[in-house]
Parts: sequence; C-alpha cells; structure tokens
Amino acid sequence: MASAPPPPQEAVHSGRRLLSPTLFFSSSSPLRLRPSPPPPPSAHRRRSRYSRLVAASSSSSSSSAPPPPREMPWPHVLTVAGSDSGGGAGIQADIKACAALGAYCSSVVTAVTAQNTAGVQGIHVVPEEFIREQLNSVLSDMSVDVVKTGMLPSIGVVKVLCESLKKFPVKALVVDPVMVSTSGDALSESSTLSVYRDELFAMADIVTPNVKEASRLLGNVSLHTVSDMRSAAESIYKFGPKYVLVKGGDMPESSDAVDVFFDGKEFIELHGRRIKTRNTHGTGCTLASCIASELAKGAKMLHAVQVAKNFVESALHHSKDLIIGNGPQGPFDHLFKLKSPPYNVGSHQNFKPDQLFLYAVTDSGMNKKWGRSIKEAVQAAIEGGATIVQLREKDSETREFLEAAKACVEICKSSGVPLLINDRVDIALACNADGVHVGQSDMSAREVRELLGPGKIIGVSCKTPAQAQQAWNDGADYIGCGGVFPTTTKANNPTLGFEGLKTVSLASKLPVVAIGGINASNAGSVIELGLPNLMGVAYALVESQDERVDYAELHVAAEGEFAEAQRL
Ligand SMILES: Cc1ncc(COP(=O)(O)OP(=O)(O)O)c(N)n1
Ligand SMILES: Cc1ncsc1CCOP(=O)(O)O
Ligand SMILES: [Mg+2]
Repeated sequence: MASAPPPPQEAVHSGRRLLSPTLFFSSSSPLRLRPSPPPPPSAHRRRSRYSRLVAASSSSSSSSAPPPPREMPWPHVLTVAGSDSGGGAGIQADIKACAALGAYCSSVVTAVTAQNTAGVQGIHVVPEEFIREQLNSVLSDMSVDVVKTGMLPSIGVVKVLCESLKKFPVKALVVDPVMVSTSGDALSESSTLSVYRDELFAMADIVTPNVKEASRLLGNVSLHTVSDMRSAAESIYKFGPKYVLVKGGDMPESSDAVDVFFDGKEFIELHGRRIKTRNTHGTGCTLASCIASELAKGAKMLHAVQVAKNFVESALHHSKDLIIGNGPQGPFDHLFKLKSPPYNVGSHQNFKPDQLFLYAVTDSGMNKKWGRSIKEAVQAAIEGGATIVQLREKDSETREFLEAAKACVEICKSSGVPLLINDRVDIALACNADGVHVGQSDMSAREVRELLGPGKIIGVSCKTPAQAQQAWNDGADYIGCGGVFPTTTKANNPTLGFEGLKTVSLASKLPVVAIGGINASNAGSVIELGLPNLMGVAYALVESQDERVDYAELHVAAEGEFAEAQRL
C-alpha cells in the first residue's frame, strides 16, 4: 500500500501560521501563498493613523481611563533594489544607511547578485510577479514615507514599480539609476533606459546618476567637466523629476568631489573632500538612501542632499583603512558612529569590581592648598597604588575642568586605571572618560546609561538598601556607600558608621566601595569588616602634600587587611 501523502507544510506556533521555508523559494515561478489583502488607499491609511492619535489624546482628557499607548511614527524608507552578497552595496547598504540616519528601512528585493570586492559574478533576477507581491505586502500594510530605488533589472520591473507607486502613493521617490556597477558589470538591461526616462523619472522627486549613468541616460554623451555635468543635469531634468543630482565622485579630472544639484532653475555645486581609499563600494546606494532617510524625516531636498553627502564623506574617512576582501573595491562602515563615544562598546576595559579596591577621589580644595594641578594629583595617586580615579571638581569652570579631564584620561589610560567623572556626564562624554559617578540628587543611573552607552562604568552613591536596589535596577555598575566616618570634604553628609555600611552592603546586588573619612589609620578597620560586596575604600581627604605617600600608606593598610579578611 502506498504511504499516505505528507501533511501540508505548515506549522502552528503561538497561534500564528508558520509557512515551511521550503515554500518560499522557487527560481522561476514564485508561489502565491495567499491572496494579498485588499490595499486601502494610502491617503486613507495615513488619515486613520493620525486620527487614532488625535482620538487617543482627546479620549484621555474626557475620561479617567488610562490613555491607550501612543503611536510613535518612525520615518520609513522602502528600498526597491538588488541584494549584494558582499554586503557593501544594494539592499544591504541601503538598510545600514537608513539605520545610521535613524530611519526604518523595509526592502523589496529585485535581484540577488553574487558579488564581492572583485566584481559581480552572477545575477538572479526575482520574477516580476514576486516583486509586485513584495511591493503589495509592504505598501498595503506599512506607512512608507519614501521609496528609494536601486537595481531595477528589466523594463518589466520598472513598470511593476510604477504601477505600485500609483496604487500606493508615497511622500517622495528617490531614483538612483543604477545601471552598471563600479566594477563595470551591467545591472540593468539597456532596454530599461527608455522606461526609466519615460515613466519612472516623471514620478521621481530626485534622480541621482553618477557621471557614467548620466552619460548613458543621455545617449552616451561625453561628460568631462563640471560644466558638462550641469548640461547633463538640465537634460535629465527635462524627463520630469523635481530635482537632479549629477554626482562627480568618479570624474577623473576633479581633485575634490563635486556634485551638481539642479532644481529646474538654479545649479548648485556641492563640493566635498575626496577621500583616498579603495573602500568606495556602495557609495551611490548609500547617498540615495541617506537622501531618502532625510526626506522621510521631513527635510527639504537640498538639505537632505547635503546631509547625505556629509555622511558618505565621514563614513569613507572613518573606513579608509578597512580591509575587507581582496578585490579592488571594498565596502565601508556605515555604522562608524557606533565606534565613537558614547557607543564604543568594548573598546575600553570592561569594569572589574576589584578595580574599586583603592578608589582615589580628587579634591580641588586640596589641590589648591598644595599648589598642584589635578593632573599631578592623579599621577601621584596612581603611583601610590590607586586602582580607580574619580575627578570630583565642584568649583572648576567647565572648560578648565574639561582640559584637566582630558589630561587625566591620558594618564589613566597609560596606567590601565579607569577614570570616572563626578556628576558631569557632559565632561565624561567630551573627554571620553571611562564612566561617571552620580549621587541621589544627580541624573539617575538609567539616564546616564542612556547617554553613555553600555560600555561605560556608572557608580551611584547609596545610603539605604532601597537606593542600592534602585541603582541595580537602573543599570549601575557599583555603589559608593558612606560617609562611613565623619568627613570634612562633603558638607551635610550624614555619617552611616559601620552599621549603615553593613546594612547597605548586605542588601546590595552591586559591588560596594566605602567612602567618607577613610584614611590610612582606619582603612584596615573597614576592610576588616569582611562585608559581602565591599570591594574597596574611597579616599579623598589628603592631609599631606604628597599623595604618593598617602595612597601608598593606605594601600598597604587596606591590602593587609583585605588579605586578612579573605583569609578568615
Ligand atoms: C565613590 C563615591 N561615592 C559617593 C560619592 C558621593 O557622590 P554624591 O552623593 O553625588 O556627592 P558628590 O560627590 O557629588 O558631592 C562619590 N563622589 N564617590
Ligand atoms: C564624595 C563623598 N561622599 C561621601 S564623603 C565624600 C568625599 C570623600 O570623602 P573623604 O574626603 O572623607 O575621604
Ligand atoms: Mg553628585
């Protein structure tokens, strides 16, 4: 007997229908999985989205029921382009560019290319009907602000796109007429030229050809000078877009990168730095996606173009020495900003609780008294054995404080000692310090984390178990607890004593450093308490002129007791 046919390839998971992945791929005839939902007209979609917002706010004022969650509109770009397996151009570049500029990016894939830094090895065009299906799926459901086009491989694909755009109008259309890759490989049939010119350009807000593409669009005219670029922009404008940007990045004669922007009346030359790098693969896609992102955010066209140009220039600059692939044209890093403070996750040493062991806190009063600079005080503390430093400068002017902080960052970095800034998140950001220490009347650790990012150290002063719990909830790395003894360095600071320190340390989920009136003669007694989570002592009151001696003495006292406490 023949075995029963296999069940349909569907799975049910959490109440949602999951389609077997095998159903998704078909090289020639895409399966229609289910009919697309009838698309509501775009204007209606937009009205309903905003009317819900209005309804939400008016209902909240007239009833005592909690208001429904408010929608947060996100600038949305849909890219209609080809996939680049090498990740430098096409859809992949578009998504990264939009993300870098803060726009959401959905994608309709027109072709899958086998591509790397040497060139394009193969192209697999997605069937037109399936491109239509993707367009329907996105445009019928999501409020797309701007459509950006890249590789449109055939007349049929351009026509499908034009039909979809008529059915689902969007705020703006950015057309990057990608025809030939920089490696010289054709990405679009030459027959598409006419439909680009006659249909798509008329719907476009901006068309962004490079010099080679402009030449092709105009019947292979030769373009060598900026004046030729102006003429080309004027001719392309006649096909119907509202603006034209002819990009001169690949003009051999120009020493700087000049682009010509034309709005139908005026030519504007946009000059940029030409960055010497092999990593220029995907600059065209990126520029167009950045323009689209800015338009989606509501920018005017010239401003959007300027922002896009600046972004590409910065990205090329930051990526000029990257090595990805062995071919002549490499990709660049769209997300280079993630490597700068405050997002440089992992580029600094990660916080280790035992770094709290001997915690030096600067005191401007003391520095003035002994006629030394903050930098000298920090240097001396490190030489005396300090394992972490906090700049606590309550009466410095901002500029003066920042200069001192920058100098201290260098000293601390070369000694492998983390440098924290007391209270001033702005100073910490500006000097790229390792973190910040805040108190109960300062910005909360949660807010500081938002500003500094995940890679920085955040400490919070806590006098109660509830505050210690809150610091943990807020994502702090350690707590400071005190004053353990009476202090002269901080006015109106209640003394907690050993009992208070013990209560907080026992309750804390974070490592603790004790502070307040600690010196070489009493540090041992604090460590001796052997409290769980107590990792060290903080010390600012410098009675002698030489912090090296002070810290060294403290170090010996604390270390001896620490070893003793651990032994017990
Ligand atoms: C390690 C450490 N613990 C506590 C404090 C005190 O911080 P805060 O309560 O914000 O008071 P000020 O230092 O800002 O006067 C600290 N600085 N360091
Ligand atoms: C910031 C801070 N919080 C409690 S005491 C203090 C200052 C440092 O204390 P001391 O000078 O007593 O070591
Ligand atoms: Mg403070």
